[in-house]
Amino acid sequence: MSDAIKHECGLAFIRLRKPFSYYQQKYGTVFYGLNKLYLLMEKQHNRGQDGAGVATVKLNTEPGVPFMHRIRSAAPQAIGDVFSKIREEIQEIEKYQPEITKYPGLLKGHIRFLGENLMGHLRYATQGKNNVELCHPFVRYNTIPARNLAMAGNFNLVNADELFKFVQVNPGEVHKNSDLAAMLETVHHFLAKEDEEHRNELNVKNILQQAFSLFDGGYHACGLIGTGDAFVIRDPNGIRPSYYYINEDVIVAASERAAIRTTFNVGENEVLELMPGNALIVKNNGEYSIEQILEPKERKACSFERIYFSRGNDEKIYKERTSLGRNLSATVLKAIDNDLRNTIFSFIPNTAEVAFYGLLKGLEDYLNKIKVERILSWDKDFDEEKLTEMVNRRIRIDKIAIKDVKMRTFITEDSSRNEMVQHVYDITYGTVRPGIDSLVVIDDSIVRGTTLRESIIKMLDRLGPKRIIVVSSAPQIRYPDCYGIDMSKMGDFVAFQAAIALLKDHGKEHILQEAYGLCKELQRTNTLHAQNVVKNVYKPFTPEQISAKIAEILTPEGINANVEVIYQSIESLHEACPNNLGDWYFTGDYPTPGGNRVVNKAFMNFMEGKNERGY
Ligand SMILES: NC(=O)CC[C@H](N)C(=O)O
Repeated sequence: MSDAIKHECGLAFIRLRKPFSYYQQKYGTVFYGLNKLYLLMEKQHNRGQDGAGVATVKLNTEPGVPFMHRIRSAAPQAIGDVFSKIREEIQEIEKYQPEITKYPGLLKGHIRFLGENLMGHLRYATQGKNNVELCHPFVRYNTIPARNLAMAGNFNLVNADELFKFVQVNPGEVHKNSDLAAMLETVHHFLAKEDEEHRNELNVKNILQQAFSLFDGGYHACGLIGTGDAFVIRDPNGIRPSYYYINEDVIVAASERAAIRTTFNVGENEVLELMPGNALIVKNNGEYSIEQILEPKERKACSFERIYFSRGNDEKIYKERTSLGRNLSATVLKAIDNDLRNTIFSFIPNTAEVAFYGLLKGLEDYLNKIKVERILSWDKDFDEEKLTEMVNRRIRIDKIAIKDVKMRTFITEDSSRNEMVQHVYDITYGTVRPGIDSLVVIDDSIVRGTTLRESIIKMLDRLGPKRIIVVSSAPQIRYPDCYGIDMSKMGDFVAFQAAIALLKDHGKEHILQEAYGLCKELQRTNTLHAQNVVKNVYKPFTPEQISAKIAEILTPEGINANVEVIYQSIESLHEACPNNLGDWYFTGDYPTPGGNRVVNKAFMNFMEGKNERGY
């Protein structure tokens, strides 16, 4: 990934089903749950770089004893920071009472985070700032246990304002731009109502049905209630990923299957997917059920999870990323006129690496086919040398681009900035034959293209290739996301910039004004959700025309190589990732009504010169 595309949030939930003494005996530690939570979070470290947080709830505490605790950090190593604070607390107690670890019951009374229900979160903001106040979990404390609620999630809601109005809560300055605050308040609203009506008999399903039917967005959320009940829930389109695993000791949920597999050392099929619209509800007595909360809608699981966000060590994701690369091989071969002798293949570190292996496999298949054809065509007319030469033909691969550490802090004056920015990447010298070789580099997606233009392409050009072909394993990103990825400004998309440039070239700029006028009209009649007006901006052009313009935009001044860009087609994306057909950022087809509103709003912001998110 060359662009700093914003990462997703990650969620982790663990419910200990046995008393602490059990874990002490079986696993040799009373901190089994906290250790596993730490691992489950670290194994999802690829998600959420803004901060981390943990909340725990203790079961069966005496009245008056605090049972819900929360800790958060926005430090650079946030997970480590959170857990080192928890560890310090434990060490402090051990210092004065070295024997205490032998008495799990006592420990539970002394250590705040030693709860049976544990929730962890990694945040990358899609709303509000990225400060610690907005890190998850959020908590609502109350003297009545049933009205204590902690929540966290990987999600984005586009109707937070309406939710605040609905529950009649004034969120205040810190929370007014927080969809988590809106989510928490709404769930709390129905929780309090339920507590009023059915004290001691909380019906969690009922609460979730009332609250979540009001949410417009994509979500994978988790809640811990003061009674010891807990839930994990997924949106009806299955936009955000959600997995769970249950054995006799624990109930676990997380954003990624591989994280659960590694943390608990279990097989692929032991970890299950929480289906769209469903919730995993765990009662305070340890019983659990999977409940359908909302009617599932058309499955639109986010394809970006497969292309980029989730870790590639998941067995299915690895295969899918390989297919994404392989699917591109035919187009790439065509672009280089099958001239494998004079082409070097490489990838942008680090996430495009798996797609690169797939591309390579596709190229090898082609090369092997050619070898067989040639050898057969010789009939018997060959000697060892001729055959050896043929068999030894290979795809030329090299590690060309190297990612350097961030060096922004050092850069001060504007004049040297550009010079310095290009050094975000480095290159391997002596790989390319100047003026002879073409260079093909695969990246997983291109959002703004700034890093490609400012750094990578400039650097690659120093090697003297004839052509630089950038291959994107994702299709053109044309529209904002509003379900958990922080990418919601039209002007940020190089594909959108290309469409505008093409409109200018073709004297069709009036289309922009017309689209803006239409948005204004829809806004006036309160129907911004009815259609995606931005599709009109792309409509006059083929994807190839847009790609060619993007290549032009990505070409920095003063370089010698000819730059081209090849994108995955939407059809081959779907073929490679058949279970994740959510593709609104590529197609503009949003699965929820709020989507069209967001894209139209983002477009109006662009036209009005406002640099703000579209939701
Ligand atoms: N990436 C996410 O899931 C973000 C969660 C939530 N919308 C926030 O900004 O805190």
